[in-house]
Amino acid sequence: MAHFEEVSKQSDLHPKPAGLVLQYGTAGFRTSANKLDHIMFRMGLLATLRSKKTKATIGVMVTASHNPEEDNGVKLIDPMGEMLTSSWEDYATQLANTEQDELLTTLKDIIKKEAIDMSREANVFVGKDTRSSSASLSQAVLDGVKALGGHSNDYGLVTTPQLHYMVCCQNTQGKYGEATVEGYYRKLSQAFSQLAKNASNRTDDQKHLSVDGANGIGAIKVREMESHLKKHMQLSVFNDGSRGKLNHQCGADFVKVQQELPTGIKINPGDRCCSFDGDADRIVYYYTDSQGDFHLLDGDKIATLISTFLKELLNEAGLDLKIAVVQTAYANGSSTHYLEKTMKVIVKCTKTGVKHLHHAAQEFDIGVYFEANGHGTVLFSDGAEEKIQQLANDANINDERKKVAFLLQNTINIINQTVGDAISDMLLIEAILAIKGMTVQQWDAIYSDLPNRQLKVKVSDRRVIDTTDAERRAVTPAGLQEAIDDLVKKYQKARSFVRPSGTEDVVRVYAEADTQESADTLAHEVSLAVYGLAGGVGDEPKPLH
Ligand SMILES: CC(=O)N[C@H]1[C@@H](OP(=O)(O)O)O[C@H](CO)[C@@H](O)[C@@H]1O
Ligand SMILES: [Mg+2]
Repeated sequence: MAHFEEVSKQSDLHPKPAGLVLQYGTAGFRTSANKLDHIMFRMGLLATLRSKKTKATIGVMVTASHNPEEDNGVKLIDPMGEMLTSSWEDYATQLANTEQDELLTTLKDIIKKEAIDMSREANVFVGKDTRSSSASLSQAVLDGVKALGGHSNDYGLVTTPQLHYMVCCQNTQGKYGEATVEGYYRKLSQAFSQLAKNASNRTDDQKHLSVDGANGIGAIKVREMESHLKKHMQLSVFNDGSRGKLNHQCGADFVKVQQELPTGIKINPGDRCCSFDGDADRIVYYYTDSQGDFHLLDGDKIATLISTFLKELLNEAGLDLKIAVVQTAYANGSSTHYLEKTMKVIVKCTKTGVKHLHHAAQEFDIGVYFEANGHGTVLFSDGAEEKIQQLANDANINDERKKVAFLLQNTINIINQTVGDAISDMLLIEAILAIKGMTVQQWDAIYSDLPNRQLKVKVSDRRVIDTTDAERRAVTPAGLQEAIDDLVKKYQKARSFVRPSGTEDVVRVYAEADTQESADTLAHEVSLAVYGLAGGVGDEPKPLH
């Protein structure tokens, strides 16, 4: 077929460096930008096949999220705006690693295995972040789509969640919204304005929020959105990309891991601030107190705020819907304790990686899922949305319940249910704080985090560590879990676990305990155990103090 000749011809313009092996991991492909041209072309091919197979529009986002500017990456988006199904991740890896002269064979294998009707139309939405390499890499994706005869729509600079949103809108024939960036702003800002009406007389100070845009796409997009929010919100955007480097000493990942303010932000004690990551699918909040101490409100605090709000609304509405919070092993022990014991909501723990949380959240009427690092959203089942809709349309209910139904409807509309979304999460959090008349300090005081520490250990092959129980226990290498158990016993309220990272060539160590010093010491001791038992390379881990 003519398309295969074209693929062959075009792929020579996007050659694979011989021997290079990459894997479609937790967040797609991610590595130095200069190794990715062939990957992008081939993901254009794969997205076209996936589109033919699903008879729907597929998304391809060029970004490396919170990684340094020099890196890049690519993630595929499935028809309902969710991440690429795991069975196709293997195809992505196969296509990425097949040598130049075998490309057509691999492609034809996939077509055969999936029984893809090549005469079908294909449609692919493409987006990119602000990295300097993203322009040529997204062109390579477009070249791949074109080579296989697919149609594409290049959305240019968008946040990752905006592209997920637009894919979902397109495939639901506009039921989820209009598949444009403007449509996204309109839907979210209308819902925000409606919710903000329920907040009593807020001062300009209360409406003010400082945003660290990580010098990335989120800064551009939040500025674009500002005019839609009119008088309801007052934003100061820092790290907007006009000077600093992407993710360098700023952004959600930096703030979460370092537990300190990003550079480039000017704030007063008590000011409410938030940081996005490099593709604006994560958000964390924070403030400093009058002593200058830094206070972080991470994904766990966000999940608690949102689930408290929703639970109260459900109670007031008299709706019997099952609400659950989904976390990972990185969730602070205090948050889990508070959610289970005080709020009495179901808490589920999954493996790291948003797709795991997303799937677990789909099993409830309302599933609130957040990774501690601030990536998360809320999912409403079709049944839950219908019940809320019915209540809102019920002519026989009193004004109070009607108002609550209306609040729930607008809460659904403000949320990007396809994926974690910094902008959408920010608007929801701002609306909740406004409606509840809550300051950031009051939100922070719902429960106190246990002091914690995250470290990385370099080993020669991180796959020697195998885990179980949602990554909370190590099965191999022999003796490691026993060593961790013995160390944990020495401290109060302590917990620690280790797992191989899915995005970096390191083993991650997490520890929490009653004091920062204990958490730091425990993390260091566990790092030494990993280094000793799992083939550590380079210098032995040094104590933090
Ligand atoms: C501890 C941590 O924050 N891990 C992150 C990180 O995964 P690792 O497998 O730990 O490298 O990147 C993932 C993708 O962005 C994100 O989902 C996850 O939460
Ligand atoms: Mg991200």
